Amino acid sequence: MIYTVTFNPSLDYIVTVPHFTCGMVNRTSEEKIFPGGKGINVSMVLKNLGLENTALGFYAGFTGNELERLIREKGIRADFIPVKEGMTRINVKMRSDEESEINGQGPAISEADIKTLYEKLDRLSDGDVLVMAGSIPDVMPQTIYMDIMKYLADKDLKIVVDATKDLLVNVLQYHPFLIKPNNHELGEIFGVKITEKEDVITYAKKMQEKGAGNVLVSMAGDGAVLVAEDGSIFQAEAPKGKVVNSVGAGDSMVAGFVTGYLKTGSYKEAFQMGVCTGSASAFSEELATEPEVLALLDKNKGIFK
Ligand SMILES: Nc1ncnc2c1ncn2[C@@H]1O[C@H](COP(=O)(O)OP(=O)(O)OP(=O)(O)O)[C@@H](O)[C@H]1O
Ligand SMILES: O=P(O)(O)OC[C@@]1(O)O[C@H](CO)[C@@H](O)[C@@H]1O
Repeated sequence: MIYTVTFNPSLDYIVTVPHFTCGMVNRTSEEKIFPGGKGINVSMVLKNLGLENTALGFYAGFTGNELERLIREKGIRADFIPVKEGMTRINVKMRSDEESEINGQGPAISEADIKTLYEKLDRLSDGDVLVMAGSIPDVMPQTIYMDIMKYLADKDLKIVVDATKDLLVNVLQYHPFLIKPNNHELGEIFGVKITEKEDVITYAKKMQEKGAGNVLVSMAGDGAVLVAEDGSIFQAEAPKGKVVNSVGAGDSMVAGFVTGYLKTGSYKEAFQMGVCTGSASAFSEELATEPEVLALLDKNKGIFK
C-alpha cells in the first residue's frame, strides 16, 4: 500500500488578476479552488495514474471540512485527523504578469494529534511506500519527519520526502528512498545558487553522501536531473508546451516517479515518467491524468539523456 502524509494541507485559491498593482484594489478575472498540499497532490496524481493509496494528514475548521469533501469527491481514500484549534489554510496562488503565492501557516497540531498520526502509521508494513511532503505548521518541531523515519526504521519501507531546509536535511541519516528538492531548494541547503545541471549533479551527490538514496532535482522549465542510488545519472530538458497551472508540478513529478518505479523497477523509466507527469500537470488546469502523461512520454523521447 502507498500512504501519503500532508501535515499542512490547504485549499488552493487560484486567482487570475490582470496586471496586479500593489497598493490598489485589484479584481480577479477568474478564480478557482482546488484541494492542495503536497502529499494530497501526490495522492491525487497517483490515483490518476492507477495507483490506489491512502492520504493521511490533519484538517481543521470549515476549510478543513471543505478540503475533506473535495478530496473524497475526487475518489481519494483520506484518513485525516481532525485538529481542534485553528483552520486548514487557504493558499493564494495569483496569476498575473508574474505568478505569486501566499501560503498560510496552518492550524495548531497538538501532541495528541501527533500521537494519533503515529497510531495510524503503525499500520504500515514491509514493502509499503510512504510519501511525506510539504511544510509543517510553525508550532511544530523541524524534526518531525526525522522522528517519523526513526520510528519506522525497523520496517522495510520506501520513504519519499519532499520538503525543504532542516525538515529535509534531518531525514537524510535515515536513508529516504527518494528526495525531490528543486534546484533552488538544493542550493539553499548548501548556501549556493544552482542553475546548471553539472552543479545539480555535484550537490545531489553531496545529499547522497549525507544518506539520501535517489535524488531527483526538478528545475521547472529547465527540466530535471536524477542521481540514482545505484550511481546512474539521468538528465532531461523539460517537455515543451503551454504552461497553464504549474501549482503541483513538483508533486506530480514525485507521483510519476513512484508510479514508474513501482511499475517497472527501473530508475530510467521512473525518471522519464516523473518528468512527463510534472509537465503534464504544468500544461493543464488540474493535475496530470494518465492519457496526458502517456502522450507527453510518447512525444518527448528525445529530451532524455
Ligand atoms: N514551465 C514548465 N515547462 C515544462 N515543464 C515544467 C514547467 N514547470 C514545471 N515543469 C515540469 O514539472 C517538474 C517539476 O517542476 P518544478 O521544478 O517547478 O517543481 P517544484 O518547484 O517542486 O514545484 P511545486 O512546488 O509547484 O510543485 C519539472 O521538472 C518539469 O518536468
Ligand atoms: O507550504 P508548503 O506545504 O510548502 O506548500 C503548499 C503548496 O504550495 O504546495 C502545493 C504545490 O506543490 C500546493 O497545493 C500547496 O498550496
